[in-house]
Amino acid sequence: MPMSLIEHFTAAFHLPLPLHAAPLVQCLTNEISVESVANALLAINAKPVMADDLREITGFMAQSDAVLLNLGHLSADREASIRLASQAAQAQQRPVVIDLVGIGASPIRAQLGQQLLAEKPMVVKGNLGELRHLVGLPSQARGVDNSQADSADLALAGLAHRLQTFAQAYPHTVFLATGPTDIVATATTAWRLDNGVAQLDRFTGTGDIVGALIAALLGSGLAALPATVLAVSYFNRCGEAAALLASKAGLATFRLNVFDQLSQLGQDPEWFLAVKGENYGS
Ligand SMILES: Nc1ncnc2c1ncn2[C@@H]1O[C@H](COP(=O)(O)OP(=O)(O)O)[C@@H](O)[C@H]1O
Ligand SMILES: Cc1ncsc1CCOP(=O)(O)O
Ligand SMILES: [Mg+2]
Repeated sequence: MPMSLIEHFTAAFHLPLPLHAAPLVQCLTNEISVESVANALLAINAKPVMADDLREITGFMAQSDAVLLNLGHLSADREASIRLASQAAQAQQRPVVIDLVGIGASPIRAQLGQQLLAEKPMVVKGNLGELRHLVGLPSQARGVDNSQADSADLALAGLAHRLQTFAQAYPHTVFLATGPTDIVATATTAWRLDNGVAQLDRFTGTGDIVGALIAALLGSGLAALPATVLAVSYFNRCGEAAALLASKAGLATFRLNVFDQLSQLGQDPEWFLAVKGENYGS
């Protein structure tokens, strides 16, 4: 009988949240969600620093425990900073999370994302549409959001398989595709994760926040696969708890409840018992 998701990642699910040791996460991210990303990191007791000036990259890198490189709002200067941060992180052996925001809608982002892969990031993420683009699968996604068609079971299985094949060339990297169901894949395994609520697709920055949470967990010393599974599962369970609290309220209230839950849900020692998912091999 194959191990369940909770059994397989039990050590990660028992990691105290909010974190005891406050990892410093250097974030080169987009202006649309930068404040949400910073506050989500603080909510789990990580320490964000949003520093993307070319002259500061290596100095902050030396002080950081992990790095988030988010392609959501590029400029020539931002691209230069992201490239330098990726090289500096590799040189200083800092864990890196790349968020491939909008690569399906922009050849500039797609090319940059592809080139960043060569510097051995620990985690490369995006939504289903963005990761489908990365591995050469068609998608009806528009802009930076998912399309419904990409989350059908057959499409999910196809993406999981293609990501595992793609990952053969990147054995150091975990790939995460988010959506109504999430796919986590490496060169040797693939999992589907089935938590969360539809409202998580209704306020901007939720994928950006997941990328930051992964970086914080990497900075706490967790390996890439458990860090990715834990970050997505915890965030989505926060979304579920927030939806229960705001069943009649609007999206602004739901969003605030998600942030409340980020700092509170981990105090329930059994928060992870409702985590759902399975291995694609099983
Ligand atoms: N319809 C949905 N049902 C449940 N969870 C969702 C849904 N849409 C997104 N999520 C969750 O919200 C987070 C952000 O995912 P997504 O919206 O795909 O990223 P992005 O904001 O980058 O497009 C992920 O943890 C994902 O599992
Ligand atoms: C709307 C938008 N435009 C460029 S970045 C961004 C935010 C994207 O955040 P997420 O990928 O978490 O939805
Ligand atoms: Mg995104």
